[in-house]
Amino acid sequence: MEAMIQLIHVSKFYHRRAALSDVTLEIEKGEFVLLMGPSGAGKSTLLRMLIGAEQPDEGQIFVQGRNVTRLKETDVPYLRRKVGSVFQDFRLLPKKSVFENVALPLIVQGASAQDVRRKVTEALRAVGVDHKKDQPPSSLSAGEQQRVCIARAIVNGPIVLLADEPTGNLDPERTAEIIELFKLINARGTTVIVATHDPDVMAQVNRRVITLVQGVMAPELRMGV
Ligand SMILES: Nc1ncnc2c1ncn2[C@@H]1O[C@H](COP(=O)(O)OP(=O)(O)OP(=O)(O)O)[C@@H](O)[C@H]1O
Repeated sequence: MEAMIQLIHVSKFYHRRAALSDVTLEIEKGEFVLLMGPSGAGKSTLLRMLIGAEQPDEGQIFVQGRNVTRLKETDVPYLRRKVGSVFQDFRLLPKKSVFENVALPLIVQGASAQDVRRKVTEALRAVGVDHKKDQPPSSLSAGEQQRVCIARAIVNGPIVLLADEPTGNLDPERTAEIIELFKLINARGTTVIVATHDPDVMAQVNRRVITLVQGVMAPELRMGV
């Protein structure tokens, strides 16, 4: 099996307090992993390291075999193309249309207008909101806005998709739909890591669970795949 993500003895301190303490883990290509644990356990810190938004104080991080532990600022865009991310609070630009929001990562990279049109249309179709492409995000429901965020995260064809409490603002029905969407994206080959406190998400995903408690990894629970 090929390791997609490797953390080797990773620690991160804020004001001398460990947010992550000596975490060693490996996630294989194509896995769907849940990152669980109470508030403050270090889940977001771990995910932020995987997109180069934070750097560990100790240890090493590899994504698809490449050492990303201390990336230069100029190398961060490379990592962001490989690792898409979705957050609880959407982070959509209110003055841009749905289409423009999803197009942004491609435009930043200098993609051609034709490529932008094709890839954005494909991503919006994959998440089922292409019929809302000309509307502002505020006119969409919370579940639809999260779909737009997922489209933005997959528009570059990432090898890994990270989601930090992606269903925190959604009701149980919408939560189930978003989890189904992650499963579909995973079935197409993308490695998916979802941080959540929600036991309903755990029941629905029924895959490998990595639990953090106060920055320390608990012994792993493997559920039926
Ligand atoms: N930028 C920061 N500055 C100082 N302390 C921080 C910072 N980011 C995180 N922490 C601390 O690190 C610890 C882990 O936080 P983190 O956000 O990773 O936890 P979490 O498991 O994602 O929690 P939640 O589920 O509430 O989002 C917490 O004690 C938090 O207060």
